[in-house]
Amino acid sequence: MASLQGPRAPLEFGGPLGAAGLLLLLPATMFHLLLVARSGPARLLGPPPYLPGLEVLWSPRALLLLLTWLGLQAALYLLPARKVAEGQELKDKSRLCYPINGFQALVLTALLVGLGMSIGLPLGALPEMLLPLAFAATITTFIFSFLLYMKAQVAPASALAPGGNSGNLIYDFFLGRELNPRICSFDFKYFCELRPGLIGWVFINLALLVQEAEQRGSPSLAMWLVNGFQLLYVGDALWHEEAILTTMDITHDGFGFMLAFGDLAWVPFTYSLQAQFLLYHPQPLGLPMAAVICLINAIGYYIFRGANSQKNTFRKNPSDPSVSGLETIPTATGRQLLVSGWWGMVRHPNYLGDLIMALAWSLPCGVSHLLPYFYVLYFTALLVHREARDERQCLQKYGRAWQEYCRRVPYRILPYIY
Ligand SMILES: NC(=O)C1=CN([C@@H]2O[C@H](COP(=O)(O)OP(=O)(O)OC[C@H]3O[C@@H](n4cnc5c(N)ncnc54)[C@H](OP(=O)(O)O)[C@@H]3O)[C@@H](O)[C@H]2O)C=CC1
Ligand SMILES: CC(C)=CCC[C@@H](C)[C@H]1CC=C2C3=C(CC[C@@]21C)[C@@]1(C)CC[C@H](O)C(C)(C)[C@@H]1CC3
Repeated sequence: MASLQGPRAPLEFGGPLGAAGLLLLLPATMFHLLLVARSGPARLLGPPPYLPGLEVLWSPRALLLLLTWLGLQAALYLLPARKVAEGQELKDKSRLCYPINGFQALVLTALLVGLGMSIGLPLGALPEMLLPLAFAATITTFIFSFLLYMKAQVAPASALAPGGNSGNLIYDFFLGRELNPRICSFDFKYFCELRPGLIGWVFINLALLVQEAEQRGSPSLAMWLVNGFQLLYVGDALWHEEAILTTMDITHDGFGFMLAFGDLAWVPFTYSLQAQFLLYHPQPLGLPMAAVICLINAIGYYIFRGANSQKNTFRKNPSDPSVSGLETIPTATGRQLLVSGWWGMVRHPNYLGDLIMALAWSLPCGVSHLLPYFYVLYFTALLVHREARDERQCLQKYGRAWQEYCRRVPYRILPYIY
């Protein structure tokens, strides 16, 4: 029986009760946001405008569209890659290989969608299908997570994640049991993390822009900004695809409902909330304000990219001229911790940049509603919690060296505040 490996990992996310709550709360929140975004008052806090029946949610056409999309992205994933990267060392000392062709998948999808539109594909009809699509994605991820759970039953103990194997069915189903579930070389977690959801997000945004143009003659400046900023974010993630291999999602977390739902439903349907809001609640935006918002996004991106690239370069090759002059703390593992440059300002400068960008994505929606700021609020909570999880793991990994780093760099995300 491959359920428990070594000492039990401490329970996260409030244990089985927290996991059960999140299993219900996450889909409920997503549907609440989808319903409220298209309602007149667009009130984040308060009941949804109506409770949709099955006849509104269930659509075989939406399910077919979703499965076609997943199939298309899987086919693009299997195309020859410009590079094959090795992941981090696993418990059994082996390393898995990952195709680096995510950006190519984005470009090919754009070409296919462009071709489709030129022969009459009604992209502008997509916004009307968001509710049934989100419903189909939710059902699919529940089934998919169940299959992942079953697959972990027959996986060797060395293939299981450090968490997610408590023996409690709900907790393990939520967190995910197997670290890197694969069929042959097809890696489900890596595929889902960067492809269908992230690429789906930008095409949902584009469909909202097209629909706005059809309704009002041309897309609004606010809609252009939201589309542009989020396309930059997704394009950047896919361009730097290899960097995902060192994130805790890939190296530490199992693949279960949390990530499957997060990747395939939560990201495309809630991260596109600002564009959804703008379609139903057009907001005037002048050029001077637009320029200020672009500047905020650029500052956020500069910090986010600078910090992530500095750490990735350092981890790949500490003698690279761009990082070799930085001050470091040695650790007992042989790895070093950066203590100057971006990582000497706060312990998670990349989170700070990401949060500044999150704010820039909401500002084009004006300040009349709280709804478009949901992403900023949720993302702050997610990153504060993620930061605490990462610190726990780093303390375990680096011990005294990590304590020294915390002493030298006392702030976590926001200098002098947090
Ligand atoms: N849009 C979204 O929904 C989300 C976006 N993100 C973004 O994803 C990106 C990656 O985030 P995440 O994986 O959480 O974490 P990080 O990229 O911050 O990675 C944390 C790891 O970096 C290493 N590290 C920490 N401090 C130092 C240091 N001083 N010097 C060298 N290495 C250090 C440690 O790993 P080791 O020592 O083993 O290398 C640590 O475990 C971030 O930009 C984040 O904002 C994250 C979650 C959701
Ligand atoms: C609330 C909920 C459903 C939680 C699940 C969390 C997931 C939505 C996020 C966990 C880590 C993520 C990352 C990205 C997207 C969101 C999830 C899946 C990411 C792919 C976004 C683009 C970035 O550039 C990134 C590649 C650094 C990032 C990696 C982590």
